[in-house]
Amino acid sequence: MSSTSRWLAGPDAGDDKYSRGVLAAVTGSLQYPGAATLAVEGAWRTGVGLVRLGAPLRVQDLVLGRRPETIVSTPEDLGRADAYLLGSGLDDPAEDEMLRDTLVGIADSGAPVVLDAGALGFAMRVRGLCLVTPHAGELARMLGWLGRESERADVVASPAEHAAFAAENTGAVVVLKGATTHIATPSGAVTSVAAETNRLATAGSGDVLAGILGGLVAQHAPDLATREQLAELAAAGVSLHSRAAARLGDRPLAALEIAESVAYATAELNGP
Ligand SMILES: NC(=O)C1=CN([C@@H]2O[C@H](COP(=O)(O)OP(=O)(O)OC[C@H]3O[C@@H](n4cnc5c(N)ncnc54)[C@H](OP(=O)(O)O)[C@@H]3O)[C@@H](O)[C@H]2O)[C@@H](O)CC1
Ligand SMILES: Nc1ncnc2c1ncn2[C@@H]1O[C@H](COP(=O)(O)OP(=O)(O)O)[C@@H](O)[C@H]1O
Repeated sequence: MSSTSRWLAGPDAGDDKYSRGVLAAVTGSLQYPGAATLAVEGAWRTGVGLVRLGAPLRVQDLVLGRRPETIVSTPEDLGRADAYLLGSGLDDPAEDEMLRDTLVGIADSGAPVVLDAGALGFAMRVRGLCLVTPHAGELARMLGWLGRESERADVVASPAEHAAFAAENTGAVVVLKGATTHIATPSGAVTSVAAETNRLATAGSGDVLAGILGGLVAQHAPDLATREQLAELAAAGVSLHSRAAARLGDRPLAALEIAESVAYATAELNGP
């Protein structure tokens, strides 16, 4: 079994929806409602057992219209999960005290967490395993919080080094997105995954990736012990995202199509 397909294996006869992993996502907002649909669709298509979504009512309705399998609630009433995805399409949680308290509670819970977009600021708070998924602009912002003032151009000029600095200084595994995605562990190791297609560069594509990573982390939460394993899982997720787009051919893509394609890409990467 390759290091990618290890993380993409399907269920066996003893499995049920709970043993296949429960992901709870706090994604989407009134400002960016669509990000929740993109992330939730990406997560379901990895084969996770159950996806819960905590979001405003309008966002819940949009996600249910697309994926009625999802169990929806407000963020405060999310319930138990094996892993959490926080942030894609989220307004700044600093503006919303109740949301911030909910995210702090999740960060303190010890469960593995994937942080994207508006929740990247929680990286230092997460007690369990933590994966963060910034693009270059977001990583520059994170580095500023860590006391290393940086511009997006600095990150683009030496992405692996900046990703490793952020990983070492937050304790999180950093997935720095781009045409080549650099995955850094706090010990300083960096794995780079070149995208199979530049068609991935479209709005919402990163939200789909966050959902994929959340889905995979939830499925493997019981056997994820180290940051090195988490980085290997992340590399598998990045490859899956890339294959999902590439298998659709060299044509313009919308992010939801990439999410839909993830299930078929899983089958391709797992081989015959
Ligand atoms: N359908 C949905 O719901 C979607 C929701 N989404 C959600 O939106 C939220 C914000 O995410 P975001 O990545 O767009 O914003 P932000 O982190 O500020 O980074 C901006 C970066 O872009 C660049 N940049 C800015 N303006 C530019 C310009 N005119 N032309 C070129 N470059 C420009 C800028 O670079 P800079 O200007 O700093 O050099 C910086 O690097 C987030 O929650 C996400 O999940 C998205 O996924 C989309 C689909
Ligand atoms: N030129 C490119 N070629 C291939 N993949 C890219 C390119 N630019 C961005 N990507 C990928 O597309 C996704 C964009 O994510 P992100 O920047 O968060 O956008 P959004 O917030 O719109 O979802 C990431 O997975 C990134 O690795």
